[in-house]
Amino acid sequence: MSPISLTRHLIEEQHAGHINADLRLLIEVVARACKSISIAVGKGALGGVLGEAGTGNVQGEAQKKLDVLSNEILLEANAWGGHLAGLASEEMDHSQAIPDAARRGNYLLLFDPLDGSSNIDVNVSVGTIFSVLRCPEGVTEPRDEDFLQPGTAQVAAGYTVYGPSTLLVLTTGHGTHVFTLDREIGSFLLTRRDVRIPADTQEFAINMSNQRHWEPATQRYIADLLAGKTGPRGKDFNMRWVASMVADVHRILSRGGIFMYPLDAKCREKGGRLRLMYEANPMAFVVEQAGGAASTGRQRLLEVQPTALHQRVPVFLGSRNEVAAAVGYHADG
Ligand SMILES: O=P(O)(O)OC[C@H]1O[C@](O)(COP(=O)(O)O)[C@@H](O)[C@@H]1O
Ligand SMILES: [Mg+2]
Ligand SMILES: [Mg+2]
Repeated sequence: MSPISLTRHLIEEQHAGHINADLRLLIEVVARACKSISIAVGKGALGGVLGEAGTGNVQGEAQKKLDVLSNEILLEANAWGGHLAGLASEEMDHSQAIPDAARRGNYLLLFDPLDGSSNIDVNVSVGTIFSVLRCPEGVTEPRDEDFLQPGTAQVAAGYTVYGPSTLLVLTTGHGTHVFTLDREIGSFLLTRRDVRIPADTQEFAINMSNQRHWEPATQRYIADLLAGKTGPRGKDFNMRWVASMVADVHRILSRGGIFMYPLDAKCREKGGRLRLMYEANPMAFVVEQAGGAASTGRQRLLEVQPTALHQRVPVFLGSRNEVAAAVGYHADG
């Protein structure tokens, strides 16, 4: 049997009543833009795309050339698609309404055009993260506040990984599915349907260099993991940290694990390290749809009511029993 393309999968989702034609076409546009980003990333030094852009984004972070280029590719592809009312990006201070009012659709798109920027220049996997919301009823020209919907309101979300192969991971609220880019024919093909994350794990992902800055609850939890077989958890744990959320989450989707970016003294004032609207929420949706869990340590991530477009949150996600264990340490402290 020939492999199922993303296009065919989306048509099946439409026939099943999971998505409408507009959302199907919107996802196709995002996937097409990601193919272009994948090509740009793949050229590396030969494409002249490595290194600093010499600019900064609203979060005060230095932008890489590929951050800027990926943002432009996604903007350009989506501005004229006809399915969106507006879009917002990690790399833009404010959201943008689609310029031509006649071409505005009913959805809002948020994205992290290139996640894991610090890894670009060392040839380690990076990716794109995206989240789709409905434009609130009656809003014709969406502004930042129209994007401030909790993660439970997402109608689709996903990410790509530009690694040894280019993958697209997608959910529309009916399971999480993985597509691999066939570079020769230029199509994403379904390679794993309905991924399930194992409920238990012996692998965790955290930036250990922040240890001294963590809250006491995080210190206790990680100390218990490190204590291994003879400690309170009664088993040995392995550790991995790619420092590209897309790659770390994809490993967890593939073989289980817990990914954490908790509050620490360095990011406490900002509310956390990772961004709620275009990093944490889409990943939480993907992970929940694969049977995993996602929390801030105190609350289900998808239920956080956003108050700002670039809001940050603490993140604990992955194998559901391990996330529950981590939350157990944080819930009352
Ligand atoms: O550099 P640190 O502290 O390890 O943080 C790594 C985290 O930062 C991020 O790179 C942030 O994403 P951006 O590259 O999109 O800013 C995540 O992908 C990753 O999990
Ligand atoms: Mg990111
Ligand atoms: Mg980014």
